[in-house]
Amino acid sequence: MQRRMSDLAFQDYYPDDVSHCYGCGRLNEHGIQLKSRWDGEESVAYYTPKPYHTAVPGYVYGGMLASLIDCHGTGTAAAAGYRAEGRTMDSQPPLRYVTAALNVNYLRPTPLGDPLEVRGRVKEVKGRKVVVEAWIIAGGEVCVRGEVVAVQLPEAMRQS
Ligand SMILES: CCCCCCCC/C=C\CCCCCCCC(=O)SCCNC(=O)CCNC(=O)[C@H](O)C(C)(C)COP(=O)(O)OP(=O)(O)OC[C@H]1O[C@@H](n2cnc3c(N)ncnc32)[C@H](O)[C@@H]1OP(=O)(O)O
Repeated sequence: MQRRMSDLAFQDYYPDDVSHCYGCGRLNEHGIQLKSRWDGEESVAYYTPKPYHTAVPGYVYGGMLASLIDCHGTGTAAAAGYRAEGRTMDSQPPLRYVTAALNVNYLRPTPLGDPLEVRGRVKEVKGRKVVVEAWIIAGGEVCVRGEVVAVQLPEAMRQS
């Protein structure tokens, strides 16, 4: 069955040659393959860490949580960049964002085994920069809060 465009996640619009990111690349078979979408004014993604994403038994490794904040943040930044220009993510010219800064605060241990809800909200879109706040919810509690500064690659560094 053919998928409707509206079913696509932000990361599904990344072209093949930039779809190998460990966090969000749909072509990285060892990666998270995070899928972020708008949910009203917020964005949302879901991921259930594997048993080996362990910090101490029963709790999720902080680096994995940082990856979720990172890739949900950069995906949301890309979507926000297109939205600010009033166009769809498959339109030209492409906007390619990378992480310039990543801040992560671990508020309480994140239980391993529960599906995690990763949410984001755009704080600022200014020139080539987008600032996204993001947080992770497990079992109804916010366990992690973070912020991503995503910057659009200068033209000279773009691959596609
Ligand atoms: C790794 C290479 C990628 C190759 C190309 C791939 C295409 C990707 C496309 C789609 C695929 C999706 C992939 C998602 C990626 C997932 C997340 C990652 O793991 S990314 C890897 C980790 N990140 C890096 O390796 C960035 C390394 N850093 C840089 O390349 C540069 O520093 C860069 C492009 C981020 C900024 O360099 P400037 O020379 O363009 O920066 P200036 O023009 O000075 O700043 C522009 C604005 O950004 C702010 N800014 C820059 N750096 C900042 C920082 N560290 N903190 C806060 N703000 C910062 C500045 O203050 C300025 O803002 P004001 O206009 O003044 O408001």
